[in-house]
Amino acid sequence: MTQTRQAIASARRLVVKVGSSALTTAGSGLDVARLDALVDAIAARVARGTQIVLVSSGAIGAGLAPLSLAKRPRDLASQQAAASVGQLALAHAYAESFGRYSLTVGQVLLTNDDVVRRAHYRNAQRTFSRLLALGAVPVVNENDTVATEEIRFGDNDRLAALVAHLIGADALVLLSDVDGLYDGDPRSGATRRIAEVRDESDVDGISVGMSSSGLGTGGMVSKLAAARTAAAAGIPVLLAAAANAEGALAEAGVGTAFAAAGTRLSARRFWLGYAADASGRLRLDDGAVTAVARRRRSLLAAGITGVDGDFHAGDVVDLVDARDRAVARGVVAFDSGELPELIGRSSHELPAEQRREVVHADDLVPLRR
Ligand SMILES: Nc1ncnc2c1ncn2[C@@H]1O[C@H](COP(=O)(O)OP(=O)(O)O)[C@@H](O)[C@H]1O
Ligand SMILES: N[C@@H](CCC(=O)OP(=O)(O)O)C(=O)O
Repeated sequence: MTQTRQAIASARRLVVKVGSSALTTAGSGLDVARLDALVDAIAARVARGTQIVLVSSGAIGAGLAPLSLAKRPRDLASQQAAASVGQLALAHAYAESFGRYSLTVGQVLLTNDDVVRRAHYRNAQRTFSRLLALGAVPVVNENDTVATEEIRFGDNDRLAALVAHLIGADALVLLSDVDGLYDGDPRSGATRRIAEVRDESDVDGISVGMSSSGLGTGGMVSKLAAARTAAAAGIPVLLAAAANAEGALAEAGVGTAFAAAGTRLSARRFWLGYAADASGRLRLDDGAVTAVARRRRSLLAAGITGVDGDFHAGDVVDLVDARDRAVARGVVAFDSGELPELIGRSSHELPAEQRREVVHADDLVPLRR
């Protein structure tokens, strides 16, 4: 057994995330038998002394049948209506199911702001910590009924990774309808499961696709992003089938295990790189990409080829390469309106008052890709 799997199997504090496709079916809504099997596995782990926070999707899926909706609606208002009905069904089912083990559940519905804004973050931290101290199992979902398009997480894999950091979890377990990460979309023929992801080279070149069930939102793309986020926070991740929650939670011997990054980011740098919302983007030439992403240098105006968005000095921006891939994030030192006349120019060509880094190295976090 690898060190990563051992760390997951022996974690004292664990976030378990279960996806819509593992709990709901398009026609008939919430599948209580599958939910009970998941709860059996979680209760067994709690009985071993592990504190568990469950991040559960499935509100929208569970709300479809009661509202006579044949499939997941596309518009936000109908999704919110379905989530409103489905979240109640979901909470009720968890309370009943954990009740079989005399375990109490607490519902925590979060919006993006609760995790991204620092003051709200501490508030959420206190709630989780008290629920766990009192022996309850927090059941988390996005507060879909109030979240608008602009402020949504939209994907619970990311929410689970941020909650794992927030509660200081020792590991994150993502349970889905697929039993791990494959080297290509498993629907497209012969593909092989990747058992261990030690670093980025293990996932280089693999093709990841979207959800197959039409119920989940992010597909494998969002699971990989969540695994990177958790890894940056020093948290190992297991991706496994919800149908085998028992195997995943008891021994961590199944699925795909993602090793945590060697060096854990400080809370501020984690927030900057992975939690904060970006207000704009700076496009970088190849030299600047190497300087900021590999050499950890400050970003100078000379290496910027374009500016997108409307932002102020002090805001967080994405730094993207020529192919539009985010390579780093940082706090920008200029307003977006000031930058167009500075970019592409060397420092000695700039007026003295503007001769400073556009993003200082101390305010910049290279992203794991
Ligand atoms: N490389 C890949 N490895 C595994 N699954 C993949 C891959 N590419 C795409 N997928 C799809 O991603 C789906 C899981 O995502 P999703 O349905 O959003 O899950 P959940 O509802 O659990 O969040 C799988 O059922 C699978 O069809
Ligand atoms: N908050 C939404 C789920 C969003 C989501 O990320 O779904 P999934 O990809 O199934 O984990 C719901 O409860 O329906």
